[in-house]
Amino acid sequence: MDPLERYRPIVDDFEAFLAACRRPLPRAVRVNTIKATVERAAAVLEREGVEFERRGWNPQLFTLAEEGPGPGSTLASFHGLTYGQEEVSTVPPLVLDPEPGERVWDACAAPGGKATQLAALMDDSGTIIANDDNLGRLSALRFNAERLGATALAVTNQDARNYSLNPFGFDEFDRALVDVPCSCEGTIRKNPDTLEGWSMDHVHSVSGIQRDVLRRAVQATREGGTVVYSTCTFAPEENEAVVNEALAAEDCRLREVDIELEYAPGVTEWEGDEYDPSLERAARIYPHHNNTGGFFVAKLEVGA
Ligand SMILES: C[S@@+](CC[C@H](N)C(=O)[O-])C[C@H]1O[C@@H](n2cnc3c(N)ncnc32)[C@H](O)[C@@H]1O
Repeated sequence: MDPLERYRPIVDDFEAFLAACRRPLPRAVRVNTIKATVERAAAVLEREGVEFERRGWNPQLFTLAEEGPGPGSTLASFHGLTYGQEEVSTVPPLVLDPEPGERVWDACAAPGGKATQLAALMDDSGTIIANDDNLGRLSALRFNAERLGATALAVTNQDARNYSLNPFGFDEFDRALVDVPCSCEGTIRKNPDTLEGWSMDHVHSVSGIQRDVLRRAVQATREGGTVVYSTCTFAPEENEAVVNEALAAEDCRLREVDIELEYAPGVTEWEGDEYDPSLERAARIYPHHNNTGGFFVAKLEVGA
């Protein structure tokens, strides 16, 4: 059975959802505002003859025409004025909404699309600890940070489940981004093979890592600070169930996700399990809603 069939009971207009999942994903770039204004990046792309469209909900995003160079093959990309990033993957940093000068933990950061976006949102000031347990992927992150001129990033190579803050001389973060490894169902438009090898065993095993990383992030964030949890999958076992456990075990609560894209609320019941009713405040972004990939985003506030 197609694993996506599991979601027939919870996805609105399921046939439109399936049809959207089968269409190729529009290619997108984010303007790197550390190095260029939106107008300057647009002018450089136009001079190169690259056709693109602006996305109204996020002025820093352009979708590229189907024909023509890919997001990583333009001069604008080479010079770090733009970064090839799936449109929907720009949502979690926007929801985290960091301020310049803050201390931010990106728990699972490689290859660095969201970490460099955080740096841009913070005017490249403050400290962003970009952590990942995969050294090879961290090399890509370092390369991207250098190309984009993101100097506020400090890179660490730890298992986020038992992360130690001590090397940095501070005890807590103001904000944390928890963009965990997942079963990647929502990337099917970009990688049509992504569901090959899909199994419930994998969903359950990855959800164990997700739970531990999210709980560590809540513990490492100051009272009143914000944690954003995100995945690119539709599976409630990796989304609402993970956040539900953090809500039960840690001192935190859910806040509404505030973005201008259309989305469905998080589910509060799934295959006989019931979740905290506040999970309706999470966002399920489906491919048929905005012609994007799929994502899940939840925003938690730590403490009272
Ligand atoms: C969805 S990807 C992150 C994408 C990244 N946030 C970005 O925007 O470019 C998940 C990452 O989690 C990392 N990872 C998996 N298990 C981890 C763990 N226990 N601790 C830290 N990182 C982990 C993987 O190596 C992978 O790079």
